[in-house]
Amino acid sequence: MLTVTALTKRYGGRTAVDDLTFTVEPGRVTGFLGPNGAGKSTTMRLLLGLARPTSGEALVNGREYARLTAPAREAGALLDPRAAHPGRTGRAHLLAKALITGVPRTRVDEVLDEVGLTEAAGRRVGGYSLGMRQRLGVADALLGDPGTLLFDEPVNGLDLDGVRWMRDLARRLADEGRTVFVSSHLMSEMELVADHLVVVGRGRLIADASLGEVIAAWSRTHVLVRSPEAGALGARLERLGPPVRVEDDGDGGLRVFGLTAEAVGDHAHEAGARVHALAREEASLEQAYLELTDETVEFGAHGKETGA
Ligand SMILES: Nc1ncnc2c1ncn2[C@@H]1O[C@H](COP(=O)(O)OP(=O)(O)OP(=O)(O)O)[C@@H](O)[C@H]1O
Repeated sequence: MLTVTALTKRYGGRTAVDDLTFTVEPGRVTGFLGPNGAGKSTTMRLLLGLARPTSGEALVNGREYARLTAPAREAGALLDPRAAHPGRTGRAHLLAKALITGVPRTRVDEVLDEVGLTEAAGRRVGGYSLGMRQRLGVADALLGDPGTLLFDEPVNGLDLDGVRWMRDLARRLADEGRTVFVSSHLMSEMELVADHLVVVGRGRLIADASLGEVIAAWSRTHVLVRSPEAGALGARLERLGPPVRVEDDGDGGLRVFGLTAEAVGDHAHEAGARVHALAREEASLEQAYLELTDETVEFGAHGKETGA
């Protein structure tokens, strides 16, 4: 279990994490979603005692990571796939970690097998592909058989098989009753793996809810209707109130949220509005997420353009 309370981290004048509060519960996969630079890695580093909070708390099982008596048995993490020394073999890396953390050597072969690296274990990490390094990072995280796992962007650079493997692993670990906290900047990825979502932008909390709740709240699926009497129709639909919502599409059409196409057609009929087009338009959750986090994106392709 992870508990983050009023957590803030500043680097000079830059606020990487801004008054974050949430908990990560056992028995489910919690996705930590936010655009690049939103503060996900920093939050994970604070939870693991790799950085100190400016204020607030980041606790593992109710205690600071550094104060845990057997930290490797309580929390394991995959933060940076390049963390293992390139000159060491995969097995040597894990044996050294086992020695330092007091984990029995027999665990090394178990976790190598679990991540599918048994055959490559005798090769130097420098010759590993990114996918193999990710697997080694996962083996490292699992070494102490911890109840809590933190994976920072675990599918970055993985091929399709690797992505699927990582999803299945996260699911299995959660089904075993562990706390699984997985970060990603991709809503599409989180949709496939997470039960619960903690969404951040510019270090601040945007949402902390089940995947279903986030989908319901963010859904941009709507009915598009075109009518020469759009004004009268729009006014009638707006009077219905929430959850019905009406937007002008800027092109003479109305986007109607919260009604079926049939219902919009019936309202048009009753309003005496001629209908020239009526269609249900599906919009992806990824699109909603990008729009929602648009103002909070620090870098990247989705920032608002300036100038002509
Ligand atoms: N050690 C540091 N010194 C200075 N600034 C930092 C440091 N670590 C992170 N930051 C800044 O804090 C902000 C949040 O970064 P962080 O890496 O936590 O975001 P993120 O959501 O994990 O994004 P990414 O996926 O790109 O790593 C960024 O503006 C980053 O530049």
